[in-house]
This record gives sequence, structure tokens and C-alpha cells, in this order.
Amino acid sequence: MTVQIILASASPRRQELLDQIKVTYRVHPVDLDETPLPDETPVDYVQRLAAEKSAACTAQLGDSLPVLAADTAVVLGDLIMGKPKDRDDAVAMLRQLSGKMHRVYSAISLRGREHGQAISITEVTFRPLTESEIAAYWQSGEPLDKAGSYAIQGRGGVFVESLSGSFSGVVGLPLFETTELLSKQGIEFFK
Ligand SMILES: Cc1cn([C@H]2C[C@H](O)[C@@H](COP(=O)(O)OP(=O)(O)OP(=O)(O)O)O2)c(=O)[nH]c1=O
Repeated sequence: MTVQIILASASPRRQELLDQIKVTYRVHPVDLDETPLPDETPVDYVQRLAAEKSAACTAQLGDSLPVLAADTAVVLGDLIMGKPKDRDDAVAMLRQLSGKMHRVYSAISLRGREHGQAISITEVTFRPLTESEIAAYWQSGEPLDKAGSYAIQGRGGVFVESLSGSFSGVVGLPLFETTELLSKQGIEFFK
């Protein structure tokens, strides 16, 4: 099978979402410092990281194939939540998200014959969570590598009272925006 793009991501969710639209890819993750800059807005933050991931990958591999990268952050008010550092961090995030609406920002960057970028912003409302639920959820192992310490596609889905926006965007690769960027650069999907 001919490989169409490089996926600059270690996220298995992003691989599954690309499989869903039948794009063939090779995985080449890059590891970057994901600390927000002082006063950086959520839009600037996720767009910068997605662009830096695709740029780092292109710098390592060259530009013989288009490179796709993404970045996802959970945003509550002004607070940008990435992946939790440890149990306390995850518990603190889940307590803050409990009973409230937050936004999930997912940016994508595609470096092919040009550099294309897009962003998806989704509003997610959590029902109130109990302390024992939060403790059990941490024990499940699911929060560890997820922005905001939850996975809507997993056990964390039961916390979600409502959503307005893109489910695939929350999982880490917004499919509407991704297929738009792929089309603009002549990369086929569903082949
Ligand atoms: C909110 C939410 C996030 N996530 C995941 C998507 C991303 O993998 C992760 C956010 O971290 P990212 O830094 O966007 O991605 P990553 O570190 O997992 O992978 P890479 O940088 O190599 O591409 O959180 C879910 O799987 N489900 C959810 O409901």
C-alpha cells in the first residue's frame, strides 16, 4: 500500500481517525516542550504546537511526503489544560471540569505543497462528578495521556452531558477540517 502522508503524532487516537477516512500514513512522532507561552491565547497555543510538530517532523524527514500534525487542549475559562503531570494534577483538572462547560481546541497543520492550518473548537459540558468517581477514573489509567485528563471516546464519555462542535476534534483530529486540508492539497481519502 502506498503511504500518502507522514503522521507526526504518537497518539493512537489520531491513527484511528486517519484509518476511519482511509488515508495511508507512516507514523513519525516528535517530542516538543508543550508549555504555553506567557499570555498565549488557546488558539495561538494549539496552532503554534501543531505547526511546530509538523515543522520538526519535516526538518527530520525532509519534504518528500506531506506531514500532518495536530494539537489538542482543554480550556476552562482562561486556563489551558494539557496532559496531567501526575495523579494530583489529573484530580485537580477533573474537579475543575465537574459540572461546567469547557472548550476543546484542536489545531491541525499539514505541510505538503503548501502549509495549511485549521482549528476546531468544541463546547463540552460535564455533569457534576463525585470525588469517588474521580478517584476511580484516575485508577482506570485513562486520564494519563489525555488533555484535560479525560477521554470522551472512553470511560470519560459518561461525564459528558452535552457537546456542541466536533466529536473527532475532541478526540484529537477534527475530521471535517482534516479532509478539507487534505483535499486542498490534492491528497485523496476514502480510496
Ligand atoms: C479531551 C480529549 C483528549 N484526548 C487526547 C488527544 C491527544 O492524544 C491528547 C492531547 O495531547 P496532544 O499533545 O494534542 O497529543 P499527544 O501528545 O497525545 O500526541 P502527539 O503530540 O504526538 O500528536 O489528548 C483524547 O483522546 N480524548 C479526549 O476526550
